[in-house]
Amino acid sequence: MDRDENTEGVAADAELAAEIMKRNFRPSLIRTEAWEGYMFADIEIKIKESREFYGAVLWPSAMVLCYFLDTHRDEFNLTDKNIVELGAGTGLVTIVTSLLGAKVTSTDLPEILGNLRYNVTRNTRGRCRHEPHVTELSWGKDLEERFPHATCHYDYIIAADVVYSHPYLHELMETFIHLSSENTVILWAMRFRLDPENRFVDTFQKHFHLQELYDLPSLRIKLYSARKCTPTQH
Ligand SMILES: C[S@@+](CC[C@H](N)C(=O)[O-])C[C@H]1O[C@@H](n2cnc3c(N)ncnc32)[C@H](O)[C@@H]1O
Repeated sequence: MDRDENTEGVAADAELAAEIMKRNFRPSLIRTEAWEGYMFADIEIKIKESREFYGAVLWPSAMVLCYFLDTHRDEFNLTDKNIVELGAGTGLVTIVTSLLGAKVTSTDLPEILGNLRYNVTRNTRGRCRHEPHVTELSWGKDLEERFPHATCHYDYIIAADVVYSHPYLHELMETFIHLSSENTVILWAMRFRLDPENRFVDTFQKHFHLQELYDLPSLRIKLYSARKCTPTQH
């Protein structure tokens, strides 16, 4: 790559990152109300965060994933598609995918579900083709009992910022593998912080074909799509 191309690439990254982060964020003007507004799927989505838990805070990867889905509606038509979200946090991605017509199962740890359910209900009630379902999914735990292969078929698994230095990376991988079938597409926005993220991507590629949809170095975020490798492709 020559210097001009590199300069163009850096400028394009900065422009897209700024558009995703600024265009869609509307700080609440009434400070007594504990929510922030985000513009996706043609409406303002009101998100309440809770400082008590990591997962009840909105992370930039969620905005990147929402922006991508909102601006690629033809290529990724979500109408009536079955989606499961892992580590849904505040629920922004669940809300946007539900507003775009999908049947969404929104999951996280038990302590996150109260705030998640509040945001999801507040923003989707009466506005969606399919009411989203919020439920516990602790990675690696009771997967076949709670999400049996025979009945749970997902068109998409979506996840934003679920890979970082936590002790459940093996269980997270197991969960991706358990929930995906041959036709499932994983859409996964990932913020790179330390080495464990890189190692997770390497291991992930042993099980899934990975395609990079966005690379935003200024945010240290990549957006991937992935499909399970069939046995002969290993
Ligand atoms: C960095 S936050 C990202 C939240 C949200 N996806 C976003 O981008 O705003 C990581 C999420 O993973 C969830 N999480 C962490 N460990 C988990 C586990 N063992 N099982 C299920 N969810 C987990 C957290 O509760 C949190 O919602």
